[in-house]
Amino acid sequence: MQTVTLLGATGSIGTSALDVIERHPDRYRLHALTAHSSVEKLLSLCLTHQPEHAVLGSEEDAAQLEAALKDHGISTRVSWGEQALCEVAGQADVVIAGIVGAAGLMPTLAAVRAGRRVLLANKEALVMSGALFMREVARSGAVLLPLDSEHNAIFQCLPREHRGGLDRHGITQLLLTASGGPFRDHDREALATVTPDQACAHPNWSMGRKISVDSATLMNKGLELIEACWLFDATPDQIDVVVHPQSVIHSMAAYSDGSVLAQMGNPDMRTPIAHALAWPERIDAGVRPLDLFAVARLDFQTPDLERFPCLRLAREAMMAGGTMPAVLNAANEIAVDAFLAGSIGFTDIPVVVETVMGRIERHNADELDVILAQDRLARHMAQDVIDALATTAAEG
Ligand SMILES: NC(=O)C1=CN([C@@H]2O[C@H](COP(=O)(O)OP(=O)(O)OC[C@H]3O[C@@H](n4cnc5c(N)ncnc54)[C@H](OP(=O)(O)O)[C@@H]3O)[C@@H](O)[C@H]2O)C=CC1
Ligand SMILES: CC(=O)[C@@H](O)[C@H](O)COP(=O)(O)O
Ligand SMILES: [Mn+2]
Repeated sequence: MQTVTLLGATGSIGTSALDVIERHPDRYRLHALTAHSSVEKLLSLCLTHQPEHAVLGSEEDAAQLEAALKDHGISTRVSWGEQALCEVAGQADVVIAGIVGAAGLMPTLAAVRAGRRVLLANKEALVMSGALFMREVARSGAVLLPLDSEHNAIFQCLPREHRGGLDRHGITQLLLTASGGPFRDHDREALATVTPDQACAHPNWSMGRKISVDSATLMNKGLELIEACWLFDATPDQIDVVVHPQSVIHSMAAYSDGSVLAQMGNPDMRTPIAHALAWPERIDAGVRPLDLFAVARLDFQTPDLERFPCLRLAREAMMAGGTMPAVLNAANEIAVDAFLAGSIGFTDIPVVVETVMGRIERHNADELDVILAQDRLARHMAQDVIDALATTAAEG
């Protein structure tokens, strides 16, 4: 029996993870469930799963949850804040990192530092702190398994021992598939007027709003390119992005003998979650088998970096190295929030990110304090750019 801390239990990853965990009560017991402010949702999950701990973002919300649990006679202990997240992340055998954005960095790192089996969905944590994060994995002996569908697919296509550079294992290229998002065929003019709800209507996956917008701008693929570099010891030029609208091939690895290995399946996050939970064993994920006759065809296209500059910006950030990926990520988080709030347009997102990247110097990213300081600076600068865009729009 393994204990599991589920960070971000109320989100899309959290929901899929609970679905898989519920299917295997003989293998997994929930140690902790966490959320930010979804008190009612977390209450309902605690009533069903009765974890030992529940964590929320604020003292008030934690007090509300504690009182409600007491009324129901449930003994789950409730705490709040980043320190509490780090504590529950350090305590379980398995930690599912399903918090969205930079807020996931410290708890995910806490799990890594405690040497846990860490199932990583929170790509922003790795993008921000890649070198430091991977150093901590090596030092602590944590078992880091990718949940992101593309990285989980690549992991499945690689030899079990794959560290030390792709060349050493006869791997010539990693092929990261991208759906192209809901606006794959939109021209520039149409992109300028799309709404947040349209951006969040992903053609193949049901996900949280932030990652859905990232998929629509192709920033998700940019973050994934950076994520793949760290996970698989790859350089940016060893990774190609292939637009594959059906999202049935989840990514591929090309070998020096001409073989290309692909992992395929229906687009359902329960597959990578079940894979990483049980690895190297296999367990039921509740996912229906892939019907190739229903899929009928597989298409492949080159990404258009003119209409979707975020992918170019992410590649540039990774090539620059140091704190630049953290700056890219922070500016993007602020820009996506502003787009979702209706303060800027969809095509302003890459403008904000590129402007901030152009204004901030690159630093070495060996220390957490430096990374966090650059993250804060990038967020302030991004807000300034957004305010300036709003002023220009109001004047014009
Ligand atoms: N959804 C998917 O299919 C995939 C997601 N990912 C990655 O997984 C991560 C989660 O994505 P997704 O599940 O879609 O996101 P959601 O928005 O659906 O869920 C986010 C979760 O994080 C919690 N959360 C939000 N802000 C904070 C904070 N400041 N502190 C602590 N917890 C917080 C939320 O709690 P609350 O409900 O209270 O706000 C919620 O539980 C992202 O990094 C994403 O890129 C990767 C591949 C696929
Ligand atoms: C499910 C998952 O891993 C997402 O990151 C998904 O890949 C998004 O799809 P695109 O970014 O390819 O549109
Ligand atoms: Mn993905």
